[in-house]
Amino acid sequence: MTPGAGTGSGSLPPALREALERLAALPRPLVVLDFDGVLAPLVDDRDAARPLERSSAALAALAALDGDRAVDLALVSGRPLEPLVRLASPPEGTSLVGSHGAEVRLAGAQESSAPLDEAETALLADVVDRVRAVAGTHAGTDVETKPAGVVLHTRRAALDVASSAQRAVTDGPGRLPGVRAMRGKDVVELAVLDVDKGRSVQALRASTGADAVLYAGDDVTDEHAFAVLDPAAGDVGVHVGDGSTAAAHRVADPEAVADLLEHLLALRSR
Ligand SMILES: O=P(O)(O)OC[C@H]1O[C@H](O[C@H]2O[C@H](CO)[C@@H](O)[C@H](O)[C@H]2O)[C@H](O)[C@@H](O)[C@@H]1O
Repeated sequence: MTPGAGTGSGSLPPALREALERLAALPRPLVVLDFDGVLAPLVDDRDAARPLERSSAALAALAALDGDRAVDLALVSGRPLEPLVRLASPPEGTSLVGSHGAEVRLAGAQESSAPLDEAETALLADVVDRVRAVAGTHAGTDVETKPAGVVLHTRRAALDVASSAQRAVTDGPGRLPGVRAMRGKDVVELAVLDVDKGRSVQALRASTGADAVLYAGDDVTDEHAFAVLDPAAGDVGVHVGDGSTAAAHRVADPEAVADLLEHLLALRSR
């Protein structure tokens, strides 16, 4: 297969194609997508992550559907909103949730971010210092700061160094009262707010009045979102890649996500 060409809807498992047909037939479906590992292939340099062109084109076409064909779109990411918008370039009208739910910009509404109180601000500063200290003694690791959290990245570190660094963060600042530790793909994130993608999906469902939700995600943090889906009511959870999941469906990689979006577009356009 030509790289980037995809395999069309034939790459999608039959049960997923059937679930998409049911979703596309509903009056108001909501499509919620994770960014890294779903729209954008995972890369070493986090600032170089970009959505696949086919996925961006399909999203733009889905966003342009109107009247009784319209679809609500949302991105829900661990990324802060600013880099999410800069890297993903989502179509106008897409609802955006960043920092796992700490930052929210619903379509047609003002941005709302949960402000940190004084204690949370001090705690975050302390946690950032401690994570930076760990990174300073573990070659190949680096630190990403967020409005309500900090991430230790270990993708570029040797395996033993990566696991030692992750342990130092999880067992050190990760255990401070008020800190929430989340593991992801070659990352450990410490957040000072209690947010998760499941609550974000519920808020999006309520704000859009969706009949059913499609959610695609690849990481451990996406399991909170899969947990709030109800396949019996038409929701469709799609786990991207390997690993255990509560999602009812699975596809291999971001190329297959592009196939999925193109297939949904075709179903919704007929
Ligand atoms: O919720 P997501 O949109 O999937 O964001 C999750 C994290 O994505 C980023 O890290 C991941 O992608 C990087 C670029 O491909 C990769 O280098 C890293 O190993 C991955 O974990 C982002 O940097 C994090 O802040 C997000 O939480």
